[in-house]
Amino acid sequence: MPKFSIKAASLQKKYKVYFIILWVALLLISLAIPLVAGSYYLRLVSLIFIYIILAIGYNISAGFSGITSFAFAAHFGVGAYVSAVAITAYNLPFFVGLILGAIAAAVVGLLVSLPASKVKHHYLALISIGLLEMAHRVFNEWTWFTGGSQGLFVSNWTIFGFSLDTLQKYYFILLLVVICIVVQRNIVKSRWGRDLIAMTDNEIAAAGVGINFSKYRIIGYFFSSLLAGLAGGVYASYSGYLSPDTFSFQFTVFILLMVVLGGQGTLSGPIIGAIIATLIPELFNAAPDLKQIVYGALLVVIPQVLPAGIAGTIKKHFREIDDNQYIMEKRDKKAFEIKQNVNSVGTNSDSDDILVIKDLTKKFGGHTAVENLSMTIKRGTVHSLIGPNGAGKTTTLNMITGVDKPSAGLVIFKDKDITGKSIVDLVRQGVSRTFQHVRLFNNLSVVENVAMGGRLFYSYSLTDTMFRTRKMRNEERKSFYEAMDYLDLIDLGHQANNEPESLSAGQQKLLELARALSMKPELLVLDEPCAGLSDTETMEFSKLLNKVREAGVTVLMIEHHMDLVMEISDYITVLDYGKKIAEGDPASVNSNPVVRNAYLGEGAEIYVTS
Ligand SMILES: Nc1ncnc2c1ncn2[C@@H]1O[C@H](COP(=O)(O)OP(=O)(O)OP(=O)(O)O)[C@@H](O)[C@H]1O
Repeated sequence: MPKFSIKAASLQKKYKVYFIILWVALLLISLAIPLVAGSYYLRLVSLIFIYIILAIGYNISAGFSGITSFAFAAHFGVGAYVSAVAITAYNLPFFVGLILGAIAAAVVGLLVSLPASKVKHHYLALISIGLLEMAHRVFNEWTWFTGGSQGLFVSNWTIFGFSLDTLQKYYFILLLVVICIVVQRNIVKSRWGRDLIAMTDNEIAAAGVGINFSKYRIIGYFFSSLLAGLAGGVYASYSGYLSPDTFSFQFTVFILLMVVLGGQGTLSGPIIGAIIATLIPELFNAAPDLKQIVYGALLVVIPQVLPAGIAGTIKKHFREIDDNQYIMEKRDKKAFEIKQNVNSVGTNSDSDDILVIKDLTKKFGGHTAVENLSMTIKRGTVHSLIGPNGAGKTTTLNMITGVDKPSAGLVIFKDKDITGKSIVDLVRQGVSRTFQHVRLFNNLSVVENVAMGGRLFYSYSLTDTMFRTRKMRNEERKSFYEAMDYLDLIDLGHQANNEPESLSAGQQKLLELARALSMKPELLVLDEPCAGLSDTETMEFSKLLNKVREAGVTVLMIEHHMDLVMEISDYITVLDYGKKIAEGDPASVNSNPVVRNAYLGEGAEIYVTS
């Protein structure tokens, strides 16, 4: 293993120990607070704990799922009222009230996320503002349920017949917070967490590794509103009184501030944010009206001076500890062959023709980008698609891989009609691709980017994730070892822990290729894989492509490096103005006058053999 990795691994271990000490110290301090704090401060810290649960909920939505919602005060309020009414009016046990409150908030969350999964981001924000306004009205006007503007008194907090005092309530809430922090951590450090980060980073690339991001958004928002409802339920019983004014837009500003200030998309951000934002009003006891002005001002200033929030900024300096725990461990370095890693399970067709397209057409408004294109790709070959700029090559690949829907025509893959199927469907059937403009997940490390390709082969469940079962840890370890093998293949093993943005343009292209390969495709679709590669990297790429072909993977490729195309292709199709103008083996295409004319004008050669 290169020295860099060893150094990174030892740093990871060192930082990890520091962070474990820090977490244990925080827990001990939290346990000891009641010994020194009076009842006022005990209540204040309990409130901070409740807000930490709420902020974790909002962080899963805004930080990890990329959903900016202004409705969290409403989810918190729904959880609070439903739980309070269940306990007070229906005499249900405290735990039942808590669960009902959380579920009610999550169901309201579905009302926001279901339409939002179909519309663009800013519409979701609008929908959430509408919901907040509605909820506020309901809390105020639905008097028989909420007590209206008079508020609602909540019965004393009892568990199994025992009425809890302030101290017992404190420890109960602390226990809930610890559970929420551990669950958040376990989810984020798993395939689910990486999926959420990936889809927030780049939706098309996320779909390209098989993530159904609409579904994920709905599930992510469901969980976050569930946590907000849980926090609301605890708040109701803790405070003993609910007023509709608590769940206003101002409270939403407070929730936003907690997460933005702490650092959205980080694990400790909600904790830091909840502590600071709850303590701010303590500074303004003499002039409470100033509190809202300070919150607003902080929301304006923080994104500009500290865009990653406090935890995000600290995290940048300790990046090594944050991920890739499995590559810290010693790996058995064995010879790695793409061949052994090709997925033949999905191969249910004996046909030599892996992909057939018939009369494929794509119109953008009045412009026909591809017209009546038919071609056949033979299994196990490298098939290149060439043509001048704007000829319709990328559009063709987009239709084949489910990024664009064809206006007419058929796409048959392994004897099955896949016309118009989504990219997520095709990935599962054995098609993977790279993009003309590289699409990486910049908030994941280099090795995690490759591991994203292997996500198709995970089988551990959400329950495995929450409890970090042996099954989960084994699958994660296997996946990261394999991702490292792919990185070694493209000579980027020593960069495993780095951010993709720190790589050169050529290395980023290779990384995207490694990710596509780790999906073990039967058909690998490459859009200008050598754009940005140096001459040496292009030569390495050509060797790699030969290994891919030897492994039995079929390659469909757009490429402008004609020497590479002529050297490596088994077959070439040439497009011009959206139509096929020639096809054949490299020699016949190279000598075809129509092709030469299309490329460089009458009499020119597109490739001169040396
Ligand atoms: N989403 C779109 N909306 C409108 N027109 C589009 C769209 N995508 C592509 N086109 C047009 O379709 C034509 C074919 O574009 P395409 O990107 O497929 O060409 P290409 O052969 O891949 O070109 P290049 O080699 O420059 O990438 C171009 O005229 C382009 O402007």
